[in-house]
Amino acid sequence: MSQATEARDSGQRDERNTEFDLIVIGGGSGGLAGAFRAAEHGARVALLEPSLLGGTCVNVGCVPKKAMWLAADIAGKLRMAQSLGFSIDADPKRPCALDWPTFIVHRQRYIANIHESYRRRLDASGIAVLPMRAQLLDATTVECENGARLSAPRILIATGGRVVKPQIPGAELGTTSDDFFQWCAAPGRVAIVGAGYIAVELAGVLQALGSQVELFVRGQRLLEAFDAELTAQLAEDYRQNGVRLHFGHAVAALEADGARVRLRGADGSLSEAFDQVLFATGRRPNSERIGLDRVGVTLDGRGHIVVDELHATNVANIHAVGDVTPNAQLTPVAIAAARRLMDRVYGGREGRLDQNDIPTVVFAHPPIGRVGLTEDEARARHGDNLHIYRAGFRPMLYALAESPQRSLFKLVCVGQERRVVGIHLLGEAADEMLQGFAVALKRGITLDDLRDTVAIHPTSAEEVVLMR
Ligand SMILES: Cc1cc2nc3c(=O)[nH]c(=O)nc-3n(C[C@H](O)[C@H](O)[C@H](O)COP(=O)(O)OP(=O)(O)OC[C@H]3O[C@@H](n4cnc5c(N)ncnc54)[C@H](O)[C@@H]3O)c2cc1C
Ligand SMILES: NC(=O)c1ccc[n+]([C@@H]2O[C@H](COP(=O)([O-])OP(=O)(O)OC[C@H]3O[C@@H](n4cnc5c(N)ncnc54)[C@H](O)[C@@H]3O)[C@@H](O)[C@H]2O)c1
Repeated sequence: MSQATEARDSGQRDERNTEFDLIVIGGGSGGLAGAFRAAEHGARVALLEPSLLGGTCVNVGCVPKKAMWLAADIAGKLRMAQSLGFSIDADPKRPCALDWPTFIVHRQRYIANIHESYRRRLDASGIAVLPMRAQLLDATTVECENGARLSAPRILIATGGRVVKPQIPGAELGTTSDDFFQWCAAPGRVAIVGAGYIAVELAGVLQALGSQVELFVRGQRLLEAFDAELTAQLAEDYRQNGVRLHFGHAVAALEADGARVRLRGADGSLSEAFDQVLFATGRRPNSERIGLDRVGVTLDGRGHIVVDELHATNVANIHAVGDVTPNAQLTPVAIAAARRLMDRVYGGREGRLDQNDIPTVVFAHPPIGRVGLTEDEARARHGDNLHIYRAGFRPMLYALAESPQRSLFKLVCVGQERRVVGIHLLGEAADEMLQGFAVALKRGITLDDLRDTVAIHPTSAEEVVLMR
């Protein structure tokens, strides 16, 4: 019986041992997934995490964000319910207002349960958890913050990334998504800088929960990585929901105005005053101060650890997964990469993560999702040999409530056989719909396969199989 099996069977963590089969640096989505999978295969694992288990996703990312999105969704549905004749007991001056502190207690209790469940699983797996930062001394030795040294023939780096503010004068007056998760009330007026996932998600949430939101976008559109037709419709939805959009607006500085903040544009313009300015301008990999230079691990120009398709770095037996690499910054990508890596290394299984056709959803209001190629990407790859199908419609609940919000679905098909190479969904329930269609796209379906599938009526999803 291996020591890992013994430790696992006795249900004890084995922190006194300093020799392991695998050292995992970082206890977020990728690190935890890698540690658990390696332990399942019988490896002796040490995991170093100086902060909260679960990393970005659980603590300042997907999970608290989705909780806030659900709150915003409920607020929107309550408003619709009122317009449909439901009477809702609420302060008539602030109908459907959310008491944030109450909601946050629920949100944080949910997160505490996740921590607890990780803790139990780590104990049961016999994984040694060290609550501290680590850095590499050489390719097989890690030094912990307290000076202790651990060694293992294999190391997984999963240190993720962190939010950064633009380097402009007054940037310290602005906040980030990390700060957003500390807020206990919706600010009156909020300016959000950026047009990516976080900007669009938090703009939708805050507007629905009572803030007046203005989005300052450097370029000319939202969500550059998503289909342009759908993002134009999403911009229209945001305008209808009351969000003010400023395209082509580069922010050059922030300036204090009493307790409020104004944005100075690159063209010299000065905005109105906001209670909060939130930067959602991207994240940077945590690749500094972990000894990578000492060991000779190669980084790319943006500081990401360069890995091959098997998640190996240029240094033998040092691997990296998740946001610290240049791969898509998504939790399921970090998890899938870590699991496949450990299955290969300790389970003797072949397999690598296919980075193509990764489905992704932005939890906007309404949500928008993509899998496969956008129309522009497909045109660049396949020329004019494309067939585009669209369905624009008002979902039943919105039509009943006479809400203007519409859905727009789009299929991108290639060649005579009309192979489906892109599925793009914007609208109510798009987030829950996309996963199943992503399986179909990955299996190489054609338009006829969709049309041969009997619809489920009345749903929004049926529009995907009824497209003409
Ligand atoms: C606001 C927001 C919303 C998001 N929403 C979604 C979503 O809805 N869906 C989705 O798929 N993705 C979402 N993401 C992205 C997702 O959170 C990340 O892709 C994912 O968390 C990456 O996992 P990771 O393991 O690479 O890094 P992380 O989860 O960031 O974990 C890295 C861990 O390493 C630790 N660490 C750093 N340095 C050291 C060191 N020297 N020693 C030891 N430990 C160290 C950190 O403390 C951290 O816990 C969101 C991100 C943000 C910011
Ligand atoms: N639903 C999800 O799956 C989800 C949600 C949130 C975040 N994430 C992940 O986290 C990553 C980080 O999210 P993000 O929104 O911070 O990054 P992002 O890369 O999606 O968007 C960054 C935005 O900031 C803009 N920008 C950059 N520098 C700027 C500047 N100086 N001034 C003005 N605008 C500037 C960019 O043009 C872009 O619109 C995402 O790429 C995504 O992979 C995923």
